[in-house]
Order: sequence, then C-alpha cells, then structure tokens
Amino acid sequence: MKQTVHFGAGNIGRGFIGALFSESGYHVTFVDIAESIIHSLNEQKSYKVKLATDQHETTTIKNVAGLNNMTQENKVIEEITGATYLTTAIGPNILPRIAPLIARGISERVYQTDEKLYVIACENQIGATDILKQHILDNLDEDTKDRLAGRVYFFNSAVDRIVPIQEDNSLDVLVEPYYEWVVETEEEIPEVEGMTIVSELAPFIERKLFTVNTGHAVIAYLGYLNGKSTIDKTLADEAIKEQVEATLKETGDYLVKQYGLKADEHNEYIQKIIKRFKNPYLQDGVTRVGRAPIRKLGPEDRLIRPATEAQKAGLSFTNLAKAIAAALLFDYQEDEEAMKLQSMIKENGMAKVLEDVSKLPKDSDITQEVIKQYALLKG
Ligand SMILES: NC(=O)C1=CN([C@@H]2O[C@H](COP(=O)(O)OP(=O)(O)OC[C@H]3O[C@@H](n4cnc5c(N)ncnc54)[C@H](O)[C@@H]3O)[C@@H](O)[C@H]2O)C=CC1
Ligand SMILES: O=P(O)(O)OC[C@H]1O[C@](O)(CO)[C@@H](O)[C@@H]1O
Repeated sequence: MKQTVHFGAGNIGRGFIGALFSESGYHVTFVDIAESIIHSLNEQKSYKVKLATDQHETTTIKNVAGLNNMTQENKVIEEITGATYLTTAIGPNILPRIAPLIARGISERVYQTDEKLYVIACENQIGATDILKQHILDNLDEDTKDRLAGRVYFFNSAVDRIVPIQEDNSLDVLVEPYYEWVVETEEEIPEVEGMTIVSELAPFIERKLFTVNTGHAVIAYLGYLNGKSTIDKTLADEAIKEQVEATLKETGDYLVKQYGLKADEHNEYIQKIIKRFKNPYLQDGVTRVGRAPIRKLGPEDRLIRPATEAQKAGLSFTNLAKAIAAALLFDYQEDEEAMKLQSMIKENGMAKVLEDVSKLPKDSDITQEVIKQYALLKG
C-alpha cells in the first residue's frame, strides 16, 4: 500500500487532507504532539468524517496510524523514508519546529532510495511550502541538499474547507461538505482524489485567502465585539452582513483588477462563500476563526495585504481598515496572541503595533484610517 505522512492530526489533518489520502488508497501516518489523539488513532485504526448537512452523511476513514514527533522521532524518520507524500496542516507558526525532524527524515531517505517524495504544506499562508522548505534546507548539510533534485519536490498549495473545533474528545470530525485543495506543480504526480493541480497558484490562493479568510475574519472580529458566539449567528445580524459584503467588495475589486477575473463571476463566488459561512450545523466559534490575531495582522495575510494592494491600485480600503481595527480590539483572554497584542497596544500605541506587526509605516493612509475606525468601533 502507498504511504503518506501527515504532520498535524487536528481538524484539517483528520477532516480533510488525511481523509483524502485514505480515500485515495494510501496508508496515512499522522504525526502530532497530542498523545491522546495518537493513542486513539493507533487503538481505533479508523475514524469518521461527518458532513455538516441535514443528512449528516458519514464516511469511515481507514488505514490510519499515529506517531508522536516528540517521543517517536526514529519511527517518524522511518515513515518519511517510505512515503510518497509528506503533508502538513499544523499552523504556519509551527512549521519551523517540525522542520528539523522532517530534514532528518529526508537526509535518511535520499541515501536509501531514488523514489520521489512530494512535500506540501496545507496552511492558510501564501507560500507556506516555500517557508517550510527553507526551514528544512537550513537543517540539511550540503551533500544532502545536492541529492534533493529529482528526489524531493516542494509544492505550494491552497486549502479550503471549514472544519470547526470538535465538540468531544472523539477522533471523529464534523466538516462542511465543500472542499478545495489546489496544488501548484507542473510535474506528473501520483493521483490523490480531490486534489486540483494548477501551474500558477497565486490567483487561487489570493482569491481564497482574501475572500474566505478575509470574510471569515471580519465576521469573527465584529461578532466578538458584538457579543456573538458563532459565525452563523453573527451573520444573522444584517448590519454585520452588510459590512462583510462591503469588505469583500474591496478585496474583490483588487482581485478582479489583479487577475482579470470576471466581476459577476467573482460576485457569485463571494455569495457562495457567504452561504457556506451561514451553515448552522458547523457552530463555528468566532474565537476559533479570530484565533492568532498577530498572525492574521501580518503583512502578507488576509487583512493587511488586500488593504496595501488596494491602496497601491488606487482602490478603496476603508472597510478593510475597519476590519483591521476590529482585529486590534480582539481581546479574547484564552488566545495567547490576542493577549500579547493587547499589551503591545497598551505599551506602545496602535501606530507602533501596526508598524511592528503589519509593517505599515506610521504615517501611512491605512494606519491613519485604522486609528479612525478603531475609535469609532470603541465608541
Ligand atoms: N480548520 C479549518 O477550517 C482550516 C484550517 N486551515 C489551516 O490548517 C492548519 C491547521 O488548522 P486546524 O486543523 O484547524 O488546527 P488544529 O489545531 O485543529 O490542528 C493542529 C494540530 O497540530 C498539532 N500540533 C501543534 N503543534 C505541534 C507540534 N509542535 N508538533 C506536532 N503537532 C503539533 C496539534 O496538536 C493539532 O492536532 C492551519 O494552518 C490552518 O490555518 C486551513 C483551512 C481550513
Ligand atoms: O485557520 P486560521 O488561519 O487561523 O483562520 C481561520 C480560517 O481558516 C479556516 O479555518 C478555513 O480556511 C477558516 O475557518 C477561517 O477563515
């Protein structure tokens, strides 16, 4: 049986990427630090993926196992030597932490076999695989680096499926029915059901990140500010829905201009995404979707990049500035980044935070607009 190794046995790992590999006839080894998940995977050897629909259609995912990357390093290395694919869905901030072990696996592998290994990071970040690749290269010696060509391939990708935090401790995962996994390559690669291959990822990942993720972030931060618990409940508020649409009009104007999209088709895409957000079965918490606001306020991420690109293109960014202001007001106590952001704002002021976190010059028009919107939102 073909083998794949997937780092991150969380919501997207089990509910999306690992499930697609299993359905495509692969044995999937999940690698994670959560011992309870690893234990359950090895005990049960299967789990269920349930669709968030009226019918709750359920699929059993088989041929799965788990390894702990902290306590079973040698076994992880062994699995990497025998795998066809190595994927991650672990969170962009964690990639540097798993790169040394992946590098050790690759170092063993390239001296044992000429079989090809395909590495794909499935994270909400532009160029996530490039970033992972660089961390892996930093952990390889020159001889090993020379052996990568023709043996180890790195492809960027965009992943789109809403998988909320799961209610109980079971391995089973509730997921939305929609999914899209786009992988950038011109190589002929072994087929994986549900994987779409493109030669240029930029339009796909920007369209997804600046529609699904920007829209989601606006709902999460405004929902949080207005005391709402979930995404669907927030969208039921007409004023917030209008604000989401106004923000997606701004990202849409940039995307249409940048990638020559057809405006009416893009509007349909926006409406389709908003319909996905309304799914009442997901019960997706605003605090999950708003998680890690420092990452989300990064210069290349879902709020800042569309604002800076809109500004460069002479387009409106007022609603994006309001979304950024709402993110700066996300003071959810259980979110480490939210707490850090709040103390940074308290200590240094907003303009300095936007300079440090978002790489926006203090006197930029976006910064000035965010400060204005922040005051309006705070009331
Ligand atoms: N949940 C969703 O709807 C979507 C998530 N994504 C992206 O997928 C990635 C994963 O997200 P989720 O699955 O939602 O997160 P999650 O929190 O459910 O899963 C992450 C997993 O990584 C594990 N992990 C954390 N640190 C680790 C370490 N040092 N070593 C090994 N394992 C470690 C955790 O134990 C957890 O099982 C993120 O980049 C996210 O942006 C992308 C599209 C959809
Ligand atoms: O996973 P992140 O980057 O923290 O952000 C949450 C976002 O990602 C998703 O999990 C799916 O793309 C959305 O639910 C949401 O837009």
